[in-house]
Formats: sequence, C-alpha cells, structure tokens
Amino acid sequence: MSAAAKDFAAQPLPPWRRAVLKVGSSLLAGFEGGGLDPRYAAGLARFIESAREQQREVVLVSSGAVAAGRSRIHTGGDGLVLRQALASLGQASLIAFWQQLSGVPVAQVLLTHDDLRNRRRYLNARASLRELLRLGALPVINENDTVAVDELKLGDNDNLAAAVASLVDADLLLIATDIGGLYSGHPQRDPTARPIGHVATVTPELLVTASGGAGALGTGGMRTKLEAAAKAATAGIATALFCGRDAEVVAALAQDRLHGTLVAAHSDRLRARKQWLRHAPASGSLHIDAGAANALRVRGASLLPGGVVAVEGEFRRGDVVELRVAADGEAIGRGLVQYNSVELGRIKGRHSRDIEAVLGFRYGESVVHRDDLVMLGGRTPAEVGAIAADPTGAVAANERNRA
Ligand SMILES: Nc1ncnc2c1ncn2[C@@H]1O[C@H](COP(=O)(O)OP(=O)(O)O)[C@@H](O)[C@H]1O
Ligand SMILES: N[C@@H](CCC(=O)OP(=O)(O)O)C(=O)O
Repeated sequence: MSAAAKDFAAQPLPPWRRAVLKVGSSLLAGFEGGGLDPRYAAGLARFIESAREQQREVVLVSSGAVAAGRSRIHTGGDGLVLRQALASLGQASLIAFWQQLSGVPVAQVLLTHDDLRNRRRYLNARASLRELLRLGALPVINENDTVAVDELKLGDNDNLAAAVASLVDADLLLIATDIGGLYSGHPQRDPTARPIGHVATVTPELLVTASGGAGALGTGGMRTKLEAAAKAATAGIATALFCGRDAEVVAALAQDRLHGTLVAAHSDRLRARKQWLRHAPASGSLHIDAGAANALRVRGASLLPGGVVAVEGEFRRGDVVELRVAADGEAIGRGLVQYNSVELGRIKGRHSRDIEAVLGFRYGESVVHRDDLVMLGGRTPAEVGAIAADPTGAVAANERNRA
C-alpha cells in the first residue's frame, strides 16, 4: 500500500455528477528535463475519462503556466511581473499538454476573481462553461495571470477553483496536490504531524496548522486549499484533498473512494442556492402561460420565451424575477433571468430559435434556466392549468373565495 493510502484510510466520496478538479503545479512540473511532465497528469486525465464514462462531468482548473513558461525562457529570477510574463509564455503549452492527454477537445478558459465578481461577466462565463460541458469538451481553467495581479501574488488557483465550483454548480471540489492530504502540522518539518481525514468546519486554528508554506513550485500551500474548501463548504460543496502523485489514490477515486481529507459541505448545495433565491429581492415579474407553468412544475423544465405572456418592471440580466401565472397573477416561482426587461419585451411569446433574429444575439434558449429556478409551494399543476384555461377567471375567483 502506498504511503498516502496508508496514512489516509479510504472513505466514500459524497455522491457527485459534476466536479471541479484542481491540479497544482507541483504535479505537473519540477522534474528533471524541465517543462511539463505527464507522469502524474496522465493518471488524472484517466480519472477524468472514467468519470465521463460514468456520465459525470469534470471541469479542470490547472496551474502550471508559470512553470511551463520558465522552462522555455530558462530564467531563475522571480517577481510578479516576471511571473506574469512567464504565465503568458507557458499558457499555450499548458493547454497543448492537457490536449495531448485528453480524449476530448480541450477548451481554454482564463478567468480572474474580478470576472466572477462582475454580474454580467459571471453569467457569461457560466453560460460558456455550461455550453462547453454540453458539447462534451473539457474546460481547462487558469487564472488570467497577465491581468490578475493580486491573485498571482497569492498563487490562488485553489480559491479560483472554489469560485468555479460555485459558478458551474458542481457537487464536489477535488484538489489534487503532492501530499496525501491535510496534516496537523507541516508534514516535512513537524515529526509529530498527523493525517486529518475529515474536517467538519475549517476553523481559524486549522488554518494556522496549514500555514507552514508551500512546496518548491506551489505558491499557496495547504492554507489556500483549506480557504478554498471553506468557501466551497459555504456554497454547499464538499472538498476532497488528495495526492495526485499516488496512482493507487487516483485509481480509488475513480471508484468513489477517497484516501485523503474530506472537508464537509455546510449545507446542501441546492438548499443553499434555493434558500437564497427564495429570499433575494425580486426586480420584476414574468407572467407566464399555463403550458409554461405546467412544464416548470411537472417537468422541472427551464422557462422558454414562448411561455412568457407579459413582462413587469425593469430589470437587468441576472436579476431575480418572480414568475406569475398570467391568468390570475399567482406567484409560483422565482429565478435568475437571462435577458433584461427590454429584451424580454421583444422576445416574449416567440420561439427560442427566433431570439437571435429578434435581438441580433442570444445568451441561450431559456429565459430562466432550470438550475436558476425555485418553485414556490401552492397549487398543483392541474389547478394551475384549470385557472389558466378559464378565460372568465371564475376558477381563480372561486379559489380565492375558498382561501
Ligand atoms: N498542514 C499541512 N498539511 C499538508 N501539507 C502542508 C501543510 N502545511 C504546509 N503544507 C505544504 O503544502 C504543500 C502543498 O501545497 P502547494 O505546494 O501549494 O501545492 P500545489 O502546487 O498542489 O498547489 C505540501 O507539499 C506541503 O509541503
Ligand atoms: N496561475 C499560475 C498558478 C498559481 C497557483 O495557484 O499555483 P499552484 O499553487 O501550483 O496551484 C500558473 O498557471 O502557473
């Protein structure tokens, strides 16, 4: 049995369908010969492949651009601007490297924390990533280092991976590094350091135990991994820290067994998101027809423009809107809207395929995507249908009288 597997007894991974896998520089570079080396990445690429065979989706967050750039220019120097230049020199090689290991088309996505703080860019990034997954591509994300000054200083792909996990609604964050998992002290410097297999909450004390610094190539060390896990936990996403150098550990992962550290999620992901949607202030309302109401309630479908009868209020893309049954105005759900109120006024009642012809562009076929939707309790679908189908409004009036 390998050392990492011995230190960290196997535990089941939480069930997952979509995961973000973060791979640190320590697994890709720093070996004799220089440049990026597939010795560990190949095993991780096989893991991604086997996940795909199980109808699961993986988004990769990969470091390694700086290390790849350094091997092209052969400079031993350091400093922020040099690292930014090196990242730029190495990023194309990093993508080519993953493309060689992957059986599916690889897509480069460069992001900064700023992109994810800006509502419009956040939604655009999310829509692009969803589309890439739908197309069966492997998105490979890295920080846009040439513009991300603070992020590069922090060496923060761990935190970026946590943000991406929320962005793509992942069920699980997987962080592959060069050590078996979290230890109670710096594993190379503290002889009393013990493996910690399970973390219920990332406490300030725990962050101190993980502050002993990074390896030769990595920049964040265990601390940024725990910070990332804490962020993911708040979004309802569990994090698994494991040794990507250990073939046995990586193979076990493909069978949903984790030899490493599991940081638990604080709440159920969907519950956290739905809770938020339920209480966030709404900027307007969409009045929808009976067919759309039925599709939402019964089939859990996305709301398409064809089902929108009227638009109320002024709102921007990404705002929360209420969904109301057109016949009687009853609120049946809320969601994040993909088009602003002016655009929606123009595409309401139209088929999704007409969106581009009407607006000159399209963000997607839905007005509110099912992942961004929460239905409120209330009537059954049959009752909604009966009210909407009744042109006199008598059914709704009767019901109001009964209430
Ligand atoms: N408490 C701890 N438990 C585990 N590793 C720790 C701890 N404190 C510091 N480390 C260091 O963190 C390193 C992993 O982080 P890092 O070098 O940034 O890797 P990566 O490139 O994968 O992000 C380990 O190799 C280890 O030296
Ligand atoms: N964006 C940088 C990596 C920054 C970073 O977080 O590195 P690491 O600690 O190895 O995950 C690069 O591609 O080299």
